[in-house]
Amino acid sequence: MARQDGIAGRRAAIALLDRVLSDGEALSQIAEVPDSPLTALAPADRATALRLAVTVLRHLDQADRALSPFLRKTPPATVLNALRLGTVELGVDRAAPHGVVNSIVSILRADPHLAGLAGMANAVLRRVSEGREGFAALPVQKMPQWLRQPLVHAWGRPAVAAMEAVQSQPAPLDLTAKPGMVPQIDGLEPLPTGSFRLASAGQVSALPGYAEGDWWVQDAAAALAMRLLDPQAGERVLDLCAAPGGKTLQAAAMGASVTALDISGPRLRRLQDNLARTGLSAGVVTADALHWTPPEPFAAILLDAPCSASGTLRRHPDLPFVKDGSDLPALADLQARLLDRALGFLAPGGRLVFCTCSVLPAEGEAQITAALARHPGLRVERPDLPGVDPDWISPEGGLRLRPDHWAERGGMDGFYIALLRLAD
Ligand SMILES: C[S@@+](CC[C@H](N)C(=O)[O-])C[C@H]1O[C@@H](n2cnc3c(N)ncnc32)[C@H](O)[C@@H]1O
Repeated sequence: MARQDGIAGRRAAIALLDRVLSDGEALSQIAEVPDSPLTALAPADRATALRLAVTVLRHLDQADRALSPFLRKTPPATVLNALRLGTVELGVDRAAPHGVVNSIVSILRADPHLAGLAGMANAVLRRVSEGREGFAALPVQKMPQWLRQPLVHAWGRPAVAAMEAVQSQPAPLDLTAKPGMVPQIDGLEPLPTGSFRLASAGQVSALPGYAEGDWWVQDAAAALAMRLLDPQAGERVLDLCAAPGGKTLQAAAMGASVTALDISGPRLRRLQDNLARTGLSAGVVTADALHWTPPEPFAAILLDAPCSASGTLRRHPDLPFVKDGSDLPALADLQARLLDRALGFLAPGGRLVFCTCSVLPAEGEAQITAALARHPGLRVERPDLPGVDPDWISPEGGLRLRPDHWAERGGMDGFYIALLRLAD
């Protein structure tokens, strides 16, 4: 489809917001279905639509606060989402008011069901535009109660507020490079833990070294899991729940002989693509880890268990709107069963890293405490990694990483990582 002065991207962004906020669909799901609002968009419009939708979701609460003085009653969902988009473009992106207001009004006018409200939208957005200097002073969006409450209980209100402040900003782009390689990218910051950070990304595939497979995208927190397992050259390593493969690539680049297992065929195809791009190799197994048995035990296993992904809200601000926490008990149960199963694949004296991209203790600290009680002889080894603040180590010996760690340089994903050792 040809570009039409920002209309196509904005129209698709409004449709994405409708699907997330009214239908409860995650953006990652919508992007993959054939009837997606992104289908048939030019790549630049697609990127614009996603960026705008994500920005609105990060600031939805502020947008509603800014709009409410000018709305006598709540308009239909699509019109409200169009107004939210306009408001966030005016208040956060600081976009030119004329272009924003005209685009939103044109989009509404072009829809026979909504055209009658285009005049109202015009008037409201002009009022919002006049007061846009006040947008930055509105309170930062809070996490939903089902998530906020256990976090306040675990880390306290100031820490949760600090996490929310980081989550209100776009996440930086973190890279993991092959050992000994320093990507030659302008503005790249080497991080104390060995990852590299770019404050803002642009088109990742256009960055130097991408095509050559010198590095891959992986949050600095996520990169610590395989560093903690510390695979040795030639060592057999099992990467359980491996796709799309950030940690498999790390182990393979360190020279390990990796078996990457995941239940999802489509996600493993992405892992295969990542191996191909980086010129690395691994054995790939499509299987349910709960029903698979290795041909022989492993001395080193990494288990990146499925979880709430509540540590990744700054990258996936749609999650609070499509989840309600009702799947947490089932996830915690699956994590415990996967951990027990994985421990059964270990050779005596072997080591296992358990990790989740969650900020909830139920998916981290509590899992390890319970596993230690279930498995006499199992112990936790305290992490000793470059760049890791000793304050990040929790009482049971795991690494608790939170979005507000490194807040001054853009934060990190929430993660929990523990290194377990089986008795000889
Ligand atoms: C957090 S993601 C893994 C991310 C990956 N380790 C990486 O670094 O790119 C969790 C993965 O667990 C997989 N999974 C869920 N249940 C599984 C099971 N029973 N057996 C194997 N894999 C499973 C999912 O398909 C998903 O790819």
